[in-house]
Amino acid sequence: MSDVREYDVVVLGAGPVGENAAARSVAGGLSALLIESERFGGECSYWACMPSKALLRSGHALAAARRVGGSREAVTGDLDASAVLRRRNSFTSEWDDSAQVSWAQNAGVEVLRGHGRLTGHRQVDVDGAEGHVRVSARRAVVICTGSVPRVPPIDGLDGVETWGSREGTSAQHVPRSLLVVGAGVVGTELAQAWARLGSAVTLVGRSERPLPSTEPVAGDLVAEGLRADGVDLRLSTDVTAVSGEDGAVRARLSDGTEVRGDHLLVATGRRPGTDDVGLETVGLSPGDPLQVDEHGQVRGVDAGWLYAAGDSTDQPQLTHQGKYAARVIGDVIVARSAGRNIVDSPEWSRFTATANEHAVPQVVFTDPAVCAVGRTAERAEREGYRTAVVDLDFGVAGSALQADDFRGAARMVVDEDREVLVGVTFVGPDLAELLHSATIAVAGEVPLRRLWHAVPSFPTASEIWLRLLEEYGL
Ligand SMILES: Cc1cc2nc3c(=O)[nH]c(=O)nc-3n(C[C@H](O)[C@H](O)[C@H](O)COP(=O)(O)OP(=O)(O)OC[C@H]3O[C@@H](n4cnc5c(N)ncnc54)[C@H](O)[C@@H]3O)c2cc1C
Ligand SMILES: NC(=O)c1ccc[n+]([C@@H]2O[C@H](COP(=O)([O-])OP(=O)(O)OC[C@H]3O[C@@H](n4cnc5c(N)ncnc54)[C@H](O)[C@@H]3O)[C@@H](O)[C@H]2O)c1
Repeated sequence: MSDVREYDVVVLGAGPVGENAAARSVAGGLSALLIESERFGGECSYWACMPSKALLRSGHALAAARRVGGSREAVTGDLDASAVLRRRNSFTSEWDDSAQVSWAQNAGVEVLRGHGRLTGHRQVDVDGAEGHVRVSARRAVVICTGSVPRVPPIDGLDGVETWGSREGTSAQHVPRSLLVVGAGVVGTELAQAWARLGSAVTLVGRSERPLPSTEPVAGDLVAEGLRADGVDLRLSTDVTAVSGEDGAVRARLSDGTEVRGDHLLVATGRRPGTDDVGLETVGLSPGDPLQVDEHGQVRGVDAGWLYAAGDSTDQPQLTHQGKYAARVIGDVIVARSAGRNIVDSPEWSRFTATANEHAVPQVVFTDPAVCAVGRTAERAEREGYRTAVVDLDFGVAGSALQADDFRGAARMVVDEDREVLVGVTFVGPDLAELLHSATIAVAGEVPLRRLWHAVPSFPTASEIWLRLLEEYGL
């Protein structure tokens, strides 16, 4: 058909993950089309990572100054909320994606605005700015359509206006009070951000402590940090019903109490954005996460042409891990186009996303920050590793200099059979940049006896490495 546009690679969704899949394919000499239905840059740039971190950063900087004698005395005021919101707005480029479009074009990627749907093997239809466009992929289609908030089945939720993470990251005023449901990553980060900006925040979590998928000490210290900021933390309880009341929202909890807020922020997880991308035309079920193999190929379709990465898949919902998987996919498509067989590529080859299994790092940007990579002790044990767990309070010369009364914790999980690390967690203020040392140790499977020779500089927070290894017995 003459009006079908042909490219080597067609990518659906121009979030951080889709951008990487397209750019990596082009860098390998292929042509690529990147299709986006909303904003180039995706959720991360406008309603997730960037604005949430911008909302948190000023409060953390102020808290850091207050933790150090000498600078503490110089801090006489509170956060300037409107300046924080203005700074946040600049980090989202005022929700204008033109710079992101230019970036893609400068990288040699063709762009198309519209909603894309698979219509069969290597075929995509796009409805958008240019009307109805039919596209065909010579080599591969890559689905990077991200995720959407999960709406919990709470009585009355349909009848009240709610905030999701979009409203929670882009609001242009500080709500007088905010009720947050869900004490996972979004819930804890945004509860603290808005509390530090002056809102009276109530956070409801069904688990015993916030951040239930992290090491228990992390949840305990974050709970302490949130309470110190005035957050009313309601744990081990569920919201059973909500109703509107004078422009605010009232919620009934399963422990029999009631809470209210001017706004209700629902932060109970995200599900893959695969409802309307034509999965049924290739024999897959709409709405399900795309199951991918280690090369990023979608399972359940003929091998070799359909790939997926990022939040739309069964892989970690993190920008950096999605981008990593997308780079692997780009390399796989390029190699296959050149006739290379990548199927037998071993773990840790450039054609396998092995880190998504063994070495996923994440910083939860609360104060204290939770910085973790790899497996928790509980997961390592569940998966059959013979483990040794080393726990320490975070007290070293470097951290004492960083903040008076520095409070934090460290845990390392050792695979005793190989004497390598399979998980590390650091909890404490301003520790985010320390995490990459642990990520290198876990991804590199560095033997502990060799790690011993990586001597931390004195006096830095990195000295915790020495203490952990000593405690292990080295
Ligand atoms: C509040 C919040 C804070 C977060 N903070 C962090 C953080 O600090 N660090 C971190 O690593 N992760 C963070 N995350 C997670 C991170 O945002 C996601 O993991 C990341 O955005 C996933 O990237 P993606 O490209 O897969 O999806 P997205 O960023 O969601 O992009 C998908 C894109 O696809 C488009 N699209 C969807 N369907 C179609 C279609 N049919 N046709 C064309 N286009 C389509 C969408 O419009 C969207 O632009 C946060 C998430 C939230 C909600
Ligand atoms: N800094 C970061 O890396 C960062 C920041 C924000 C989000 N993210 C990612 O985005 C994704 C989505 O984050 P999220 O916080 O929405 O999901 P999440 O899965 O981290 O947390 C959701 C929480 O809501 C709870 N929950 C579910 N239903 C509930 C209900 N009915 N009532 C009360 N609680 C309920 C769950 O127990 C869970 O603790 C995550 O994968 C997260 O890793 C990452």
